[in-house]
Amino acid sequence: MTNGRILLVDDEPAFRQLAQSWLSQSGYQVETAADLAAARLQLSRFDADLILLDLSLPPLFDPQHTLQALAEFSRRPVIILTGHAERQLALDAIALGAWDFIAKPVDPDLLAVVIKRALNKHQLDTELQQLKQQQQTDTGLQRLIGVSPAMTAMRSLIQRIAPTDVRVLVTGPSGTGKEVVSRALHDLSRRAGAPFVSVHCGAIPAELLESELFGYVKGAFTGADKDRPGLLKLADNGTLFLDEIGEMPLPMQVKLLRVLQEGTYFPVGGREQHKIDVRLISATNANLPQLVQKGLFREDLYYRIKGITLDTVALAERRQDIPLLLQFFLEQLQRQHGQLLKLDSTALSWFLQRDWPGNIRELKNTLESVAAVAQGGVISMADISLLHPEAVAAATAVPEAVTESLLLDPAVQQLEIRLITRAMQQTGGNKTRAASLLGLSRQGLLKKLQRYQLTYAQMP
Ligand SMILES: Nc1ncnc2c1ncn2[C@@H]1O[C@H](COP(=O)(O)OP(=O)(O)OP(=O)(O)O)[C@@H](O)[C@H]1O
Repeated sequence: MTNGRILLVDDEPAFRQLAQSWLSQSGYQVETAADLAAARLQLSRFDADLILLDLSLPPLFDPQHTLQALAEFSRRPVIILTGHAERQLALDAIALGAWDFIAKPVDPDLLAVVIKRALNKHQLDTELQQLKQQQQTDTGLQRLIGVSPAMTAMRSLIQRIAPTDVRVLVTGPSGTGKEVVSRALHDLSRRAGAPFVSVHCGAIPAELLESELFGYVKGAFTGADKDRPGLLKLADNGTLFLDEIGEMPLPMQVKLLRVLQEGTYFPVGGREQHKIDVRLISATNANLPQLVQKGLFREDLYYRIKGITLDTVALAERRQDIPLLLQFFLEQLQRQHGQLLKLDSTALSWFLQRDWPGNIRELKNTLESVAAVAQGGVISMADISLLHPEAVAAATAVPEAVTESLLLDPAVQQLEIRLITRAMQQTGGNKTRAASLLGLSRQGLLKKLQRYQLTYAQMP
């Protein structure tokens, strides 16, 4: 096994030979090149982890010329080899992205230390990058658990709508995942790098909502001792999520309407008009048309925010998602508690048979509370009945084989969705390459994309 691949670019044959021999003895795989053209050729077939680069190279022997080429190489660490007279140049090289420089004549021990540090740091950077990427993909669709037809259709709609700037209204009973859906829309949009700002319209007192949203200027009211930007400003270029929009007071609805029509607003007490570029996603568990009829919600605002409506469905209407959700939340709890956690078969059957009027939020909270009282990593009916005394009579055990098969099928489907999503994202939507990453035939991948109604635009 090699400690890493190094490309040495230097015009002196004797130095190339010597350095190659030192580095090979330290376990590196080394290729050499005498000038920039040869270096480019080497890199097309030898994927170096690090480059050692002399600045004075034929045919021009012009260090500035070599410096200009640095950007091409700096995806990997570049260590500059210099004569003493070139110190300033070496510093310029660092400013241009080189990792370090070493003066000639080169001390083999120093060279070894510098190379090792550079490679370690480079590896950490790469791993960090991968983790960030992974986290990004994990924040979108993959947090949306469920393989019921309702969830499959929702996932497919989210993928289609997310890249557009269309306004979305998410409706559905409390705790059914309206915020999770809204976040997925944001994560998959071109605004994903900008903030997702969530405002609970019912939780902020009416008289504060305007200054919270629009901000205020110094002197706008007692206590306003300096300018303060509002949540709208924080959401600029990103997504503004107005949760429970049905609870927004009527005077505020008028002001929001103006923002949506004109893309501008005035901070409280301010005369300067501010421009804003946000995508609006609203959510409600109220029946907005009914509120419009009762005069509690402005009809013009309703049509402005409506755009496309997505309905989240009560958990009782998609019971096949319960095992998966349980598994997902158990894994989260396991990570928090640092110990394995499982439901015994009677406890699992109790969870599967309940109606969950509070939907996913209730399921999650219940699981969390019984996990907190359970001992030894197994949640049993005894734990559940401590918190839900009515539970014992209702519980019936399901044979282990049945509970396992109940869990297995949806879990496999969810895993497939996850892996396919990741492969499609990694390959920029190229189905042939994604299929090969997944070890599937192209046809096999197409079938699965269709089955889960997953759509991905091919990137240019
Ligand atoms: N499909 C899902 N996959 C995983 N977790 C979910 C899903 N849907 C909801 N949850 C979880 O359930 C809880 C409630 O979800 P969320 O807050 O999105 O519901 P909501 O419909 O917006 O509720 P409310 O109307 O009360 O604001 C959250 O902890 C959320 O992470």
